[in-house]
Amino acid sequence: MNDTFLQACRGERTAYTPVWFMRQAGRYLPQYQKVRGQVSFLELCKTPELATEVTLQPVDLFGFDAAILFSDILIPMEAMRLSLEFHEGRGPIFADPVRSQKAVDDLVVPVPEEAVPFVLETIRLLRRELRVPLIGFAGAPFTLATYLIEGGSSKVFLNTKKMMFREPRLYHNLMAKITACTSAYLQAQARAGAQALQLFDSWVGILAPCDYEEFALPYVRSIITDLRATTDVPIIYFANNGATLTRMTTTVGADVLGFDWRLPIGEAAARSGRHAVQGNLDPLALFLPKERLEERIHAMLTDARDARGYIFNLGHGILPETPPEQVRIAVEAVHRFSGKP
Ligand SMILES: Cc1c2[nH]c(c1CCC(=O)O)Cc1[nH]c(c(CCC(=O)O)c1C)Cc1[nH]c(c(CCC(=O)O)c1C)Cc1[nH]c(c(C)c1CCC(=O)O)C2
Repeated sequence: MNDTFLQACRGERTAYTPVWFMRQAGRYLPQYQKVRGQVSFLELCKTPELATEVTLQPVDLFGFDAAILFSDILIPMEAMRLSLEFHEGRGPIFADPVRSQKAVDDLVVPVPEEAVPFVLETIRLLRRELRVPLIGFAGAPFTLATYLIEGGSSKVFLNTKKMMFREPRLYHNLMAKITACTSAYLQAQARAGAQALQLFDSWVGILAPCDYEEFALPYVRSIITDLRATTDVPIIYFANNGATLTRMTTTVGADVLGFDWRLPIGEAAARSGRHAVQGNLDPLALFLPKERLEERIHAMLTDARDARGYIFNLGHGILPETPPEQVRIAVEAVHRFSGKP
């Protein structure tokens, strides 16, 4: 068992720098496309044998130091009795956006073992196969709320901010329900065998710091507090585009803070104090010529040398257009430059 990744999460010294990539399983891999050609994305998420297969693909191909469960942050939202569809090229769609108290009242806080048994079964199958740690995950409440309120992806988040500012009680009622669901969901993943848990807060970067503090942060903290009472697996909090929020993200109670590429990793580490840090290569930097990509990775490893613990990652999910060969070059460079035997 290679647990370098878990050591880094805990801020322990590691023999070399562990690396995994957000969205490491996915469309940039022909092997994924082949499986995905047979089933829809949601069917793939709900079939443990297939979800296991695509989770393992990037680990086997590139030697990543951690695996991340193949699923989606919106799976537990569908389990709250919302209709969810994924449309080619348009991403996720909730046909009935949640914008009224009636709609919030209709949301069910599911029991994970009953509502999403396939996720827990995938975790159990993966633990039998893997020689590196398995990361479970969930969306953080604000990010999930944007999908429910907007009915899908968004650019300006008009409906979300309108609800926050004009109907704060409705907004907070919705957030409380999403938080209860997410808390139970992550605890169930840990019970099933997930060895670390990442909260993806993909859209908090659109919030003013004062609004983050009032409308997002308390719910993240509450989930982490619940987790601390029931499990000791390391917790990673990724606040995408969150450089302006670090004064607050350092208080949510996570072990590891994930960073996008807008802040140099050394500065991120300095701001993160006792936390380990994870990140933060621009996913598009994977398009650099080999030599320049290697230089960039070398510079990041040097910049992060004073971090309490460092996990190399991208600053956001890998793009479907990425050549797999470039991923191989990057992982190999992280390992070689950081002294993997
Ligand atoms: C916001 C968000 C979502 N999903 C997720 C986030 C948070 C991280 C982030 O900010 O990127 C998280 C996620 N989604 C997926 C994973 C799997 C694990 C991994 O390899 O990282 C994880 C951790 C698979 C996926 N989730 C999705 C795919 C593509 C589905 C396909 O095969 O067509 C995959 C592999 C679909 C998805 N899911 C979501 C969107 C907006 C889309 C469509 C956009 C797109 O098509 O790339 C919501």
